[in-house]
Amino acid sequence: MPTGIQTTLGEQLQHLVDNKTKPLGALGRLEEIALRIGLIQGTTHPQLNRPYIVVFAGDHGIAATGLVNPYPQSVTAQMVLNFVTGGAAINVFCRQHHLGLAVVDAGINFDFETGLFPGKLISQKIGYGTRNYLETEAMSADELTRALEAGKQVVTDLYAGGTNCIGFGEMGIGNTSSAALIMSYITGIPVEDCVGRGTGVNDEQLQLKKETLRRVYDRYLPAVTAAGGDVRVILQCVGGFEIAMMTGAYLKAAELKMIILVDGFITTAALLLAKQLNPAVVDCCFFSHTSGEHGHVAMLDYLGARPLLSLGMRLGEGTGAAMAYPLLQSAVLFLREMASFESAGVSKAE
Ligand SMILES: O=C(O)c1ccc[n+]([C@@H]2O[C@H](COP(=O)([O-])O)[C@@H](O)[C@H]2O)c1
Ligand SMILES: Cc1cc2nc[nH]c2cc1C
Repeated sequence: MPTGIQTTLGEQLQHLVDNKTKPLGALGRLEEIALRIGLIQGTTHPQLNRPYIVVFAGDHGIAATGLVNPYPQSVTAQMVLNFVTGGAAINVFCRQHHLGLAVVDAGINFDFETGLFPGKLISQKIGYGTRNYLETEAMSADELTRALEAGKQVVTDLYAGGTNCIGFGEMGIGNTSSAALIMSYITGIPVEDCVGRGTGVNDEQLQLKKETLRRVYDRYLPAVTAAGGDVRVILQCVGGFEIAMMTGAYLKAAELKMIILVDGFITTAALLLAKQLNPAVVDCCFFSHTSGEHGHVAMLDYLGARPLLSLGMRLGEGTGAAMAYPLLQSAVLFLREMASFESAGVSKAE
Protein backbone atom coordinates (compact mmCIF):
# COMPACT_ATOMS: atom_id res chain seq x y z
CA MET A 1 0.00 0.00 0.00
CA PRO A 2 1.48 3.39 -0.93
CA THR A 3 2.59 5.28 2.15
CA GLY A 4 1.63 8.87 2.85
CA ILE A 5 -1.81 8.40 1.32
CA GLN A 6 -4.90 8.57 3.51
CA THR A 7 -6.58 5.17 3.40
CA THR A 8 -9.88 4.06 4.78
CA LEU A 9 -10.12 1.35 7.44
CA GLY A 10 -11.70 -0.93 4.83
CA GLU A 11 -8.70 -0.48 2.53
CA GLN A 12 -6.27 -1.08 5.41
CA LEU A 13 -8.06 -4.27 6.39
CA GLN A 14 -8.17 -5.49 2.78
CA HIS A 15 -4.47 -4.76 2.43
CA LEU A 16 -3.71 -6.77 5.57
CA VAL A 17 -5.84 -9.68 4.40
CA ASP A 18 -4.30 -9.67 0.92
CA ASN A 19 -0.77 -9.67 2.30
CA LYS A 20 -1.18 -12.72 4.50
CA THR A 21 0.82 -15.76 3.36
CA LYS A 22 -1.84 -17.28 1.08
CA PRO A 23 -2.95 -16.90 -2.50
CA LEU A 24 -5.20 -13.89 -2.96
CA GLY A 25 -8.70 -14.64 -1.68
CA ALA A 26 -7.78 -18.20 -0.64
CA LEU A 27 -9.46 -17.99 2.77
CA GLY A 28 -12.75 -17.34 1.02
CA ARG A 29 -15.58 -16.15 3.22
CA LEU A 30 -13.32 -16.05 6.28
CA GLU A 31 -11.69 -13.02 4.65
CA GLU A 32 -15.00 -11.24 4.28
CA ILE A 33 -15.84 -12.05 7.93
CA ALA A 34 -12.50 -10.72 9.18
CA LEU A 35 -12.98 -7.53 7.21
CA ARG A 36 -16.51 -6.99 8.49
CA ILE A 37 -15.56 -7.63 12.12
CA GLY A 38 -12.70 -5.14 11.76
CA LEU A 39 -15.08 -2.56 10.32
CA ILE A 40 -17.68 -3.10 13.07
CA GLN A 41 -15.04 -2.78 15.78
CA GLY A 42 -13.28 0.07 13.98
CA THR A 43 -9.85 -1.54 14.11
CA THR A 44 -7.30 -3.51 12.08
CA HIS A 45 -6.82 -5.74 15.15
CA PRO A 46 -10.31 -6.99 16.03
CA GLN A 47 -10.90 -9.46 18.82
CA LEU A 48 -13.78 -11.44 20.27
CA ASN A 49 -13.98 -11.10 24.03
CA ARG A 50 -16.03 -13.16 26.47
CA PRO A 51 -18.42 -14.47 23.80
CA TYR A 52 -21.88 -15.34 25.12
CA ILE A 53 -25.02 -17.13 24.06
CA VAL A 54 -28.14 -15.68 25.65
CA VAL A 55 -31.23 -17.90 25.61
CA PHE A 56 -34.51 -16.03 26.09
CA ALA A 57 -37.32 -18.32 27.20
CA GLY A 58 -41.03 -17.64 27.30
CA ASP A 59 -44.39 -19.34 27.06
CA HIS A 60 -47.15 -18.78 24.54
CA GLY A 61 -50.85 -18.81 25.36
CA ILE A 62 -51.67 -20.48 22.05
CA ALA A 63 -49.52 -23.48 23.04
CA ALA A 64 -52.07 -24.57 25.64
CA THR A 65 -54.69 -25.08 22.90
CA GLY A 66 -52.75 -27.89 21.25
CA LEU A 67 -53.66 -26.51 17.82
CA VAL A 68 -50.17 -25.59 16.66
CA ASN A 69 -47.57 -27.54 18.65
CA PRO A 70 -47.02 -31.23 19.33
CA TYR A 71 -45.17 -30.80 22.65
CA PRO A 72 -46.94 -29.52 25.78
CA GLN A 73 -46.30 -26.02 27.08
CA SER A 74 -44.64 -27.42 30.21
CA VAL A 75 -41.61 -28.41 28.11
CA THR A 76 -40.47 -24.76 28.09
CA ALA A 77 -39.88 -24.76 31.87
CA GLN A 78 -38.52 -28.32 31.81
CA MET A 79 -35.96 -27.40 29.16
CA VAL A 80 -34.96 -24.28 31.07
CA LEU A 81 -34.19 -26.49 34.06
CA ASN A 82 -32.18 -28.64 31.68
CA PHE A 83 -30.25 -25.52 30.54
CA VAL A 84 -29.40 -24.44 34.06
CA THR A 85 -28.26 -27.90 35.05
CA GLY A 86 -26.09 -28.23 31.94
CA GLY A 87 -27.75 -31.05 30.01
CA ALA A 88 -29.07 -29.45 26.83
CA ALA A 89 -27.44 -29.29 23.41
CA ILE A 90 -26.62 -25.61 23.89
CA ASN A 91 -24.76 -26.44 27.12
CA VAL A 92 -22.64 -29.02 25.31
CA PHE A 93 -21.74 -26.66 22.44
CA CYS A 94 -21.05 -23.73 24.76
CA ARG A 95 -18.69 -25.87 26.81
CA GLN A 96 -17.03 -27.11 23.61
CA HIS A 97 -16.36 -23.62 22.29
CA HIS A 98 -15.80 -21.86 25.64
CA LEU A 99 -18.88 -19.71 25.26
CA GLY A 100 -20.64 -18.20 28.22
CA LEU A 101 -24.32 -19.07 28.55
CA ALA A 102 -27.02 -16.92 30.09
CA VAL A 103 -30.61 -18.13 30.34
CA VAL A 104 -33.33 -15.53 30.75
CA ASP A 105 -36.83 -16.19 32.07
CA ALA A 106 -38.65 -13.75 29.80
CA GLY A 107 -42.08 -15.05 30.77
CA ILE A 108 -42.28 -18.75 31.49
CA ASN A 109 -45.44 -20.26 32.92
CA PHE A 110 -43.63 -21.62 35.95
CA ASP A 111 -42.12 -20.33 39.18
CA PHE A 112 -38.49 -21.29 39.53
CA GLU A 113 -37.18 -21.45 43.05
CA THR A 114 -35.37 -18.20 43.51
CA GLY A 115 -31.73 -18.41 44.43
CA LEU A 116 -31.41 -22.02 43.29
CA PHE A 117 -29.44 -21.18 40.16
CA PRO A 118 -27.38 -18.09 41.01
CA GLY A 119 -25.81 -16.51 37.95
CA LYS A 120 -27.43 -19.07 35.65
CA LEU A 121 -31.05 -18.02 35.38
CA ILE A 122 -31.77 -14.34 34.93
CA SER A 123 -35.31 -13.44 35.92
CA GLN A 124 -36.89 -10.82 33.69
CA LYS A 125 -40.32 -12.40 33.93
CA ILE A 126 -42.94 -10.28 32.19
CA GLY A 127 -45.76 -12.71 32.94
CA TYR A 128 -46.73 -16.37 33.02
CA GLY A 129 -46.74 -16.71 29.26
CA THR A 130 -48.49 -14.55 26.70
CA ARG A 131 -52.25 -14.60 26.27
CA ASN A 132 -53.77 -16.84 23.60
CA TYR A 133 -53.84 -14.62 20.51
CA LEU A 134 -56.73 -16.62 19.09
CA GLU A 135 -58.81 -14.81 21.70
CA THR A 136 -57.05 -11.53 22.45
CA GLU A 137 -53.77 -9.70 21.91
CA ALA A 138 -50.74 -11.62 23.18
CA MET A 139 -49.46 -8.83 25.40
CA SER A 140 -50.26 -5.34 26.59
CA ALA A 141 -48.39 -2.21 25.52
CA ASP A 142 -46.85 -2.04 28.98
CA GLU A 143 -45.70 -5.67 28.90
CA LEU A 144 -44.13 -5.07 25.50
CA THR A 145 -42.27 -1.97 26.68
CA ARG A 146 -40.95 -3.86 29.69
CA ALA A 147 -39.83 -6.80 27.51
CA LEU A 148 -37.96 -4.58 25.05
CA GLU A 149 -36.24 -2.76 27.90
CA ALA A 150 -35.36 -6.00 29.70
CA GLY A 151 -33.67 -7.32 26.53
CA LYS A 152 -31.61 -4.16 26.32
CA GLN A 153 -30.67 -4.45 30.00
CA VAL A 154 -29.44 -8.04 29.67
CA VAL A 155 -27.15 -7.03 26.81
CA THR A 156 -25.96 -3.89 28.62
CA ASP A 157 -24.97 -5.99 31.63
CA LEU A 158 -23.03 -8.51 29.54
CA TYR A 159 -21.28 -5.71 27.68
CA ALA A 160 -20.28 -4.16 31.00
CA GLY A 161 -18.68 -7.50 31.88
CA GLY A 162 -16.49 -7.35 28.76
CA THR A 163 -18.57 -9.26 26.21
CA ASN A 164 -18.32 -7.96 22.65
CA CYS A 165 -19.65 -11.00 20.75
CA ILE A 166 -23.14 -12.33 21.39
CA GLY A 167 -25.47 -14.95 19.97
CA PHE A 168 -29.16 -15.06 20.79
CA GLY A 169 -31.14 -18.24 21.30
CA GLU A 170 -34.68 -18.95 22.45
CA MET A 171 -36.87 -21.57 24.03
CA GLY A 172 -40.65 -21.44 23.91
CA ILE A 173 -43.15 -24.08 22.98
CA GLY A 174 -45.38 -22.59 20.29
CA ASN A 175 -42.95 -19.88 19.21
CA THR A 176 -42.57 -21.07 15.59
CA SER A 177 -46.21 -19.93 15.20
CA SER A 178 -45.45 -16.48 16.54
CA ALA A 179 -42.38 -16.27 14.30
CA ALA A 180 -44.35 -17.35 11.20
CA LEU A 181 -46.99 -14.67 11.83
CA ILE A 182 -44.36 -11.99 12.36
CA MET A 183 -42.62 -13.10 9.16
CA SER A 184 -45.84 -12.92 7.20
CA TYR A 185 -46.78 -9.43 8.45
CA ILE A 186 -43.34 -8.03 7.72
CA THR A 187 -42.46 -9.75 4.43
CA GLY A 188 -45.96 -9.96 2.94
CA ILE A 189 -45.40 -13.67 2.21
CA PRO A 190 -48.69 -15.59 2.75
CA VAL A 191 -48.79 -17.01 6.25
CA GLU A 192 -49.27 -20.58 4.95
CA ASP A 193 -45.84 -20.30 3.27
CA CYS A 194 -44.23 -19.07 6.49
CA VAL A 195 -45.55 -21.94 8.61
CA GLY A 196 -43.36 -24.99 9.20
CA ARG A 197 -43.40 -28.15 11.27
CA GLY A 198 -41.72 -26.60 14.31
CA THR A 199 -40.81 -29.36 16.76
CA GLY A 200 -42.42 -31.88 14.40
CA VAL A 201 -46.12 -31.71 13.58
CA ASN A 202 -47.38 -34.40 11.18
CA ASP A 203 -49.13 -33.62 7.88
CA GLU A 204 -52.56 -33.40 9.46
CA GLN A 205 -51.33 -31.21 12.33
CA LEU A 206 -49.47 -29.01 9.85
CA GLN A 207 -52.71 -28.37 8.00
CA LEU A 208 -54.42 -27.44 11.28
CA LYS A 209 -51.49 -25.18 12.22
CA LYS A 210 -51.79 -23.38 8.87
CA GLU A 211 -55.56 -22.95 9.18
CA THR A 212 -55.25 -21.72 12.76
CA LEU A 213 -52.54 -19.20 11.93
CA ARG A 214 -54.47 -17.94 8.89
CA ARG A 215 -57.34 -17.13 11.24
CA VAL A 216 -54.98 -15.32 13.60
CA TYR A 217 -53.32 -13.45 10.72
CA ASP A 218 -56.67 -12.24 9.36
CA ARG A 219 -57.90 -11.25 12.80
CA TYR A 220 -55.06 -8.81 13.45
CA LEU A 221 -54.39 -7.67 9.86
CA PRO A 222 -56.65 -4.60 10.13
CA ALA A 223 -54.85 -3.43 13.30
CA VAL A 224 -51.42 -4.08 11.84
CA THR A 225 -52.33 -2.35 8.56
CA ALA A 226 -53.89 0.63 10.33
CA ALA A 227 -50.64 1.03 12.27
CA GLY A 228 -48.59 0.94 9.04
CA GLY A 229 -47.00 -2.39 9.98
CA ASP A 230 -45.71 -0.96 13.27
CA VAL A 231 -43.46 -3.49 14.99
CA ARG A 232 -44.97 -2.71 18.38
CA VAL A 233 -48.45 -3.58 17.13
CA ILE A 234 -47.24 -6.82 15.55
CA LEU A 235 -45.51 -7.84 18.79
CA GLN A 236 -48.49 -6.93 20.94
CA CYS A 237 -50.88 -8.92 18.74
CA VAL A 238 -48.90 -12.09 18.02
CA GLY A 239 -45.48 -11.82 19.68
CA GLY A 240 -43.89 -13.68 22.54
CA PHE A 241 -42.11 -12.29 25.58
CA GLU A 242 -38.86 -14.00 24.54
CA ILE A 243 -39.19 -12.65 20.99
CA ALA A 244 -39.86 -9.11 22.21
CA MET A 245 -36.94 -9.32 24.61
CA MET A 246 -34.67 -10.54 21.85
CA THR A 247 -35.78 -7.63 19.68
CA GLY A 248 -34.63 -5.20 22.37
CA ALA A 249 -31.44 -7.21 22.79
CA TYR A 250 -30.58 -6.97 19.07
CA LEU A 251 -31.12 -3.20 19.15
CA LYS A 252 -28.84 -2.69 22.15
CA ALA A 253 -26.15 -5.09 20.90
CA ALA A 254 -25.95 -3.25 17.58
CA GLU A 255 -25.88 0.11 19.33
CA LEU A 256 -22.88 -1.15 21.33
CA LYS A 257 -21.22 -2.42 18.11
CA MET A 258 -21.18 -5.98 19.36
CA ILE A 259 -20.65 -8.85 16.94
CA ILE A 260 -24.04 -10.59 16.72
CA LEU A 261 -24.60 -14.21 15.75
CA VAL A 262 -28.09 -14.87 14.40
CA ASP A 263 -29.43 -18.37 15.02
CA GLY A 264 -32.55 -19.95 13.49
CA PHE A 265 -36.16 -19.29 12.50
CA ILE A 266 -37.43 -17.59 15.65
CA THR A 267 -34.27 -15.58 16.29
CA THR A 268 -34.29 -14.35 12.67
CA ALA A 269 -37.96 -13.32 13.07
CA ALA A 270 -36.89 -11.18 16.05
CA LEU A 271 -34.22 -9.67 13.83
CA LEU A 272 -36.87 -8.79 11.21
CA LEU A 273 -38.57 -6.76 13.95
CA ALA A 274 -35.37 -5.12 15.16
CA LYS A 275 -34.42 -4.21 11.61
CA GLN A 276 -37.73 -2.41 11.14
CA LEU A 277 -36.86 -0.28 14.18
CA ASN A 278 -33.23 0.27 13.18
CA PRO A 279 -32.07 -0.97 9.75
CA ALA A 280 -28.40 -0.65 10.81
CA VAL A 281 -28.80 -3.63 13.20
CA VAL A 282 -28.03 -6.09 10.38
CA ASP A 283 -24.63 -4.47 9.84
CA CYS A 284 -23.47 -6.14 13.06
CA CYS A 285 -25.08 -9.51 12.28
CA PHE A 286 -23.56 -12.75 11.07
CA PHE A 287 -26.05 -15.39 9.97
CA SER A 288 -25.02 -18.70 11.51
CA HIS A 289 -27.05 -21.28 9.66
CA THR A 290 -30.06 -22.13 7.56
CA SER A 291 -32.59 -23.80 9.81
CA GLY A 292 -34.50 -26.86 8.68
CA GLU A 293 -37.68 -24.99 9.58
CA HIS A 294 -39.66 -24.27 6.41
CA GLY A 295 -39.79 -20.52 5.99
CA HIS A 296 -36.28 -19.79 7.16
CA VAL A 297 -34.90 -19.80 3.62
CA ALA A 298 -37.45 -17.21 2.49
CA MET A 299 -36.81 -15.16 5.61
CA LEU A 300 -33.08 -15.17 4.94
CA ASP A 301 -33.68 -14.31 1.27
CA TYR A 302 -35.81 -11.36 2.35
CA LEU A 303 -32.88 -10.14 4.46
CA GLY A 304 -30.39 -10.82 1.66
CA ALA A 305 -28.52 -13.03 4.13
CA ARG A 306 -26.07 -15.79 3.26
CA PRO A 307 -25.68 -18.04 6.30
CA LEU A 308 -22.40 -19.74 7.12
CA LEU A 309 -23.68 -23.26 7.78
CA SER A 310 -26.40 -25.51 6.49
CA LEU A 311 -26.67 -28.55 8.74
CA GLY A 312 -30.41 -29.11 8.70
CA MET A 313 -30.55 -28.10 12.37
CA ARG A 314 -33.87 -26.84 13.73
CA LEU A 315 -33.41 -26.95 17.46
CA GLY A 316 -33.17 -23.32 18.48
CA GLU A 317 -31.57 -22.60 21.90
CA GLY A 318 -28.84 -20.67 20.02
CA THR A 319 -27.24 -23.95 18.90
CA GLY A 320 -26.62 -22.74 15.32
CA ALA A 321 -24.96 -19.60 16.66
CA ALA A 322 -22.73 -21.69 18.92
CA MET A 323 -21.72 -23.87 15.94
CA ALA A 324 -20.82 -20.83 13.84
CA TYR A 325 -18.85 -19.02 16.54
CA PRO A 326 -15.53 -20.84 15.85
CA LEU A 327 -15.68 -19.63 12.24
CA LEU A 328 -15.74 -16.02 13.42
CA GLN A 329 -12.97 -16.83 15.85
CA SER A 330 -10.84 -18.29 13.03
CA ALA A 331 -11.44 -15.19 10.91
CA VAL A 332 -10.28 -12.85 13.67
CA LEU A 333 -7.29 -15.03 14.55
CA PHE A 334 -5.96 -15.35 11.01
CA LEU A 335 -6.10 -11.58 10.68
CA ARG A 336 -4.25 -11.06 13.95
CA GLU A 337 -1.76 -13.91 13.84
CA MET A 338 -0.91 -14.95 10.28
CA ALA A 339 2.42 -13.79 8.89
CA SER A 340 2.53 -11.47 5.90
CA PHE A 341 4.53 -12.17 2.73
CA GLU A 342 7.01 -9.53 3.92
CA SER A 343 7.41 -10.77 7.52
CA ALA A 344 7.75 -14.43 6.51
CA GLY A 345 9.92 -13.79 3.48
CA VAL A 346 7.54 -15.57 1.12
CA SER A 347 7.50 -14.53 -2.54
CA LYS A 348 4.36 -13.06 -4.03
CA ALA A 349 2.84 -14.00 -7.37
CA GLU A 350 4.72 -12.44 -10.31
O1 LIG B 1 -34.40 -22.28 15.61
C1 LIG B 1 -35.15 -22.83 14.80
O2 LIG B 1 -35.01 -22.69 13.59
C2 LIG B 1 -36.25 -23.71 15.35
C3 LIG B 1 -37.08 -24.38 14.47
C4 LIG B 1 -38.08 -25.19 14.98
C5 LIG B 1 -38.25 -25.31 16.37
N1 LIG B 1 -37.43 -24.62 17.21
C6 LIG B 1 -37.63 -24.77 18.68
O3 LIG B 1 -38.83 -25.45 18.95
C7 LIG B 1 -39.69 -24.74 19.81
C8 LIG B 1 -40.87 -24.21 19.05
O4 LIG B 1 -41.49 -25.20 18.27
P1 LIG B 1 -43.08 -25.33 18.28
O5 LIG B 1 -43.36 -26.51 17.40
O6 LIG B 1 -43.45 -25.58 19.70
O7 LIG B 1 -43.60 -24.05 17.72
C9 LIG B 1 -38.87 -23.61 20.39
O8 LIG B 1 -38.42 -23.97 21.67
C10 LIG B 1 -37.70 -23.44 19.43
O9 LIG B 1 -36.51 -23.21 20.11
C11 LIG B 1 -36.45 -23.85 16.72
C1 LIG C 1 -37.24 -31.31 23.81
C2 LIG C 1 -37.20 -29.94 23.20
C3 LIG C 1 -36.01 -29.18 23.25
C4 LIG C 1 -35.99 -27.91 22.69
N1 LIG C 1 -35.03 -26.96 22.59
C5 LIG C 1 -35.53 -25.91 21.96
N2 LIG C 1 -36.78 -26.16 21.65
C6 LIG C 1 -37.11 -27.38 22.08
C7 LIG C 1 -38.31 -28.11 22.01
C8 LIG C 1 -38.35 -29.39 22.58
C9 LIG C 1 -39.60 -30.17 22.50
